[in-house]
Amino acid sequence: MILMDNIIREGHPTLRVKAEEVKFPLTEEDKNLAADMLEYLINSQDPETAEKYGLRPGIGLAANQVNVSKRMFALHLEDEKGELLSFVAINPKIVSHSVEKTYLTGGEGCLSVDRQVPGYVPRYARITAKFFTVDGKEQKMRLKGLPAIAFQHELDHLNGIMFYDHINEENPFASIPDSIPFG
Ligand SMILES: O=CN(O)C[C@@H](CC1CCCC1)C(=O)N1NCCC[C@H]1C(=O)Nc1ccccn1
Ligand code: NI
Repeated sequence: MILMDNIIREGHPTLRVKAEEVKFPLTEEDKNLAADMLEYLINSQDPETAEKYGLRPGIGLAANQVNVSKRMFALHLEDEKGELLSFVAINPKIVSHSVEKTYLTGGEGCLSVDRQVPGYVPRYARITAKFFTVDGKEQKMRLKGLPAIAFQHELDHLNGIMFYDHINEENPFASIPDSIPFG
């Protein structure tokens, strides 16, 4: 199982490397990694398990956060309708997006960042995402709200981008043009 010790922290070079496309069919190793990443999120959201293993709760996890520079990430969260979204995205892409932006009013955090970095992180409010599942099926998904924000946070990781790269340096809480706040 993935523990906090397996999650690399800012300063580790792998967080700034653009991850490589995953080849199909996935190796057993890649399949196990995908399952382990999703399992981390589920474990981290269970208070007992999180407490027992000292896990920081997460709704998303990218492979490069466990020092594997491959284009895959896991998401495990509920959307605003309370629908569970739980999957591993392989070779994910944003194929289109809204002009409107959104941002978490409380700012963002990251399991690879052991400090608070205040400020609004502009994200596209709505995206159309494409990715492959572990068994090679192509998925196309329209996302908005927290799922859209999380998808973009994870895709950034695969491109070596950290959430604070998007925060306005002069004024971290500057209003974001054409945006709808979330949360
Ligand atoms: O790359 C992946 N990571 O770094 C884990 C991050 C990913 C999320 C950050 C913003 C969007 C995706 C993560 O899940 N967190 N970051 C650290 C604090 C806890 C947790 C979190 O934000 N939880 C949350 C947020 C909103 C609603 C409910 N829960
Ligand atoms: Ni992160």
